[in-house]
Amino acid sequence: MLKRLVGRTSLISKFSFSTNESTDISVRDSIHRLIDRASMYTRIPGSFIDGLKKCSHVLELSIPLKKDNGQLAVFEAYRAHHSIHALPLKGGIRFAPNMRLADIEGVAALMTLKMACADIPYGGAHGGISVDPSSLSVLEQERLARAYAKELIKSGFMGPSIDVPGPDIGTDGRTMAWIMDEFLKIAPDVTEGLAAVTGKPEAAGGIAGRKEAAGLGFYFALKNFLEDEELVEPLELTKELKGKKIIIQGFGNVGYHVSKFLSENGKAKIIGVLDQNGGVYKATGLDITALKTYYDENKTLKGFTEGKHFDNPEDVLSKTCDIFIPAASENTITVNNSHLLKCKIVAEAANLPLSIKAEENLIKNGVAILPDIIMNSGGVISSYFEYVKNIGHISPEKLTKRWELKSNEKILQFLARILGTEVQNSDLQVASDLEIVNNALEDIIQNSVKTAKKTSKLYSISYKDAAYVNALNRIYENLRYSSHYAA
Ligand SMILES: NC(=O)C1=CN([C@@H]2O[C@H](COP(=O)(O)OP(=O)(O)OC[C@H]3O[C@@H](n4cnc5c(N)ncnc54)[C@H](OP(=O)(O)O)[C@@H]3O)[C@@H](O)[C@H]2O)C=CC1
Ligand SMILES: O=C(O)CCC(=O)C(=O)O
Repeated sequence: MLKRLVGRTSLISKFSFSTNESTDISVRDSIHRLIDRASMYTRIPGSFIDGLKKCSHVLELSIPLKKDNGQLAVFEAYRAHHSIHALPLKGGIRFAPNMRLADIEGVAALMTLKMACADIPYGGAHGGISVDPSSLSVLEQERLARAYAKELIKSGFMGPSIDVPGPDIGTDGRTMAWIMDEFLKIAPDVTEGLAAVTGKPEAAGGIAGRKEAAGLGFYFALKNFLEDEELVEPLELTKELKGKKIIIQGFGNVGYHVSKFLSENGKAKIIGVLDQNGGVYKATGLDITALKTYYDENKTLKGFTEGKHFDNPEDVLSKTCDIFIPAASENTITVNNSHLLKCKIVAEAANLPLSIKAEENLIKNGVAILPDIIMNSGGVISSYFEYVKNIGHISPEKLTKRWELKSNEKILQFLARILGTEVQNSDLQVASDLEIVNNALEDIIQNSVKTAKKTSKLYSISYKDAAYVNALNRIYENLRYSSHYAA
């Protein structure tokens, strides 16, 4: 059921901001502040910057759902298309209570910036259903996801060349598979139908590594940032991840995979993990695999005996660590709790987890901030690879495997002839889909960090402002030649 469809063409922003932080900060307001701050280091015309603060289209829906007990429930749902400078649009679908349009529009804008920063040629979108998924049965969740997808498709808000959603808070590969199936039912003649959604399980056309990509990308980004002497020396930190004491807020898809890669690959110590109802702490480092098994079974951190549990999350939030990683949701760190953090770096795994005032306070206290639009970009980068795979109907490995094997065999035979040795078939290896995807992910992230460091040094600005400057410049370069925005 369509409630409201807003087409916005005006490039004039009526936006202004106050200096005091309200208790009701919207993500849209925060992103406007961040765009304004960064735009001072660009030559982009003000009218263009104002235009970038607007979403091009916003869809508001009321979706009726017949519950398993036969009763009717109605849910508010949304999809915001931020910038159509590059199509398709891309961004998460969320199932979370109390969704607000101002936040959704803000995250859609953030997605535009995130993809520009990673040089992914898409515009940003975001949306979802205002619902606590744990209050629904699996069948109810499926019916709701399908009904939402149907409305998006009917309204021209979804499709491989329009808007390609992916997973976010409260949704996962299964949700994405339902949504794709709904698309294929409604539009069976669209050849690229599999590319209507990303984040699907591999069996439903997804790509290897998507589920863990935000975590792996975060690990690559953190490793690369820590190599910067100008970051670590003033903080009296070493460059290695090994042994770094880390506290993580949120233990969902992103929080878990960040913890896993930092502890397994980086040998960092995850000393604290918190959710909404408390936290666990162990000074020598938590066993993340054991914690994940416990959390999946019990849906709570409480009762995990290999660490001390605190009923108040702030008791863990306020422990001393090297790096604090918010990986839960927007605005989880505000002026109300930022003073509790005792860390040297805040590395943002969630989207916009810091309110503007909280960020300012932390910076004043000498804390370095590593920006979400780089740190968590691994998820959407991997979605981009999945999209490309689906459009081409072939995985990267399948196309080149035989050719690579043969050329490697020839090189080995040549070397063996020179060295007078035998070629063993076991010496021959070619890259798997997972290796291709993960290496490409590392390359893109490495480049985002490198360019952020360069811009940060050039203007003596924070990494966050630098990442925004790079993103804004890329969007401007792209958009200035478009007929909509020619300046
Ligand atoms: N999924 C993806 O591919 C990507 C997600 N992101 C962003 O990362 C963040 C996390 O997303 P994701 O992991 O997918 O979401 P999930 O729904 O998988 O997990 C969110 C987790 O955060 C917990 N949580 C919620 N609020 C708080 C709080 N105030 N304090 C502590 N913990 C809390 C939740 O606990 P509970 O279940 O008890 O509420 C849950 O464990 C979001 O900002 C999202 O937009 C960014 C890039 C990619
Ligand atoms: O893969 C996608 O399209 C969504 C990723 C996402 O939710 C995010 O980057 O915040």
